[in-house]
Amino acid sequence: MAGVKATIAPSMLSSDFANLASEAERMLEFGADWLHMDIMDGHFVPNLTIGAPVIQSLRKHTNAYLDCHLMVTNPLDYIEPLAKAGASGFTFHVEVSQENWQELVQKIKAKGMKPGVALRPGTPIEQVFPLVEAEAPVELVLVMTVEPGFGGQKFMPEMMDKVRVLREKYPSLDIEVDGGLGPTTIDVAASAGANCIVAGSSVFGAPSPQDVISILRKSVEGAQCKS
Ligand SMILES: O=C(CO)[C@H](O)[C@H](O)COP(=O)(O)O
Ligand SMILES: [Fe+2]
Repeated sequence: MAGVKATIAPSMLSSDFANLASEAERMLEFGADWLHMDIMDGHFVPNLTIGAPVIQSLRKHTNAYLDCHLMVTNPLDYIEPLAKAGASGFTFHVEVSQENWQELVQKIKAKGMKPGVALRPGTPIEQVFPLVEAEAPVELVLVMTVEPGFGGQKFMPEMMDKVRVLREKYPSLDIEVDGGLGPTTIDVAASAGANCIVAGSSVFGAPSPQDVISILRKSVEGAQCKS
């Protein structure tokens, strides 16, 4: 697995949204690489969170990589506003992009953002293969390890089969895991081959978030040394 960087991305869904800028600053001081921003439309998932205006507000306070996870039915509508707002990564769901993923990837790249694709726990991993193997490919695959919509859910270890398959096929791909990651679940994800780790409640709910970030990073780096 040499060549893929361990990337720790606290999910700001678990932060105090009323103090988003200071929460972001705190996470970066604690060693976070990216800030994971969960954008939900109340339609693709039964929850409503933030959109481009909040990304734009946060961008005024930080240069950090903003890793946007689009849990929305119409991701195309979000490309222009999010690019203008200062998003860094744009990860859409494969379940809503069967017809237009090529257009999505091309537009995301044209706007200078990193294109990624996410999949729900019930979606077979084979559905993302064409997107990774395309002439203009996605550069990250986000494997959901809970049902999208809410933080604080239980990690689904059976999703690690998807991560193993991806890592075997694509040694240099960024493979992100999202949902229920923390000190007790990281080792299984890291040894399966995940290198981008999203963690919300385990980081924000810890007495020492920096210790959790450091445990996550060490696990990923340790797994890479063994592979
Ligand atoms: O995409 C998400 C939910 O749909 C979140 O990123 C995810 O759940 C992170 O929160 P936690 O680490 O608490 O599970
Ligand atoms: Fe997410």
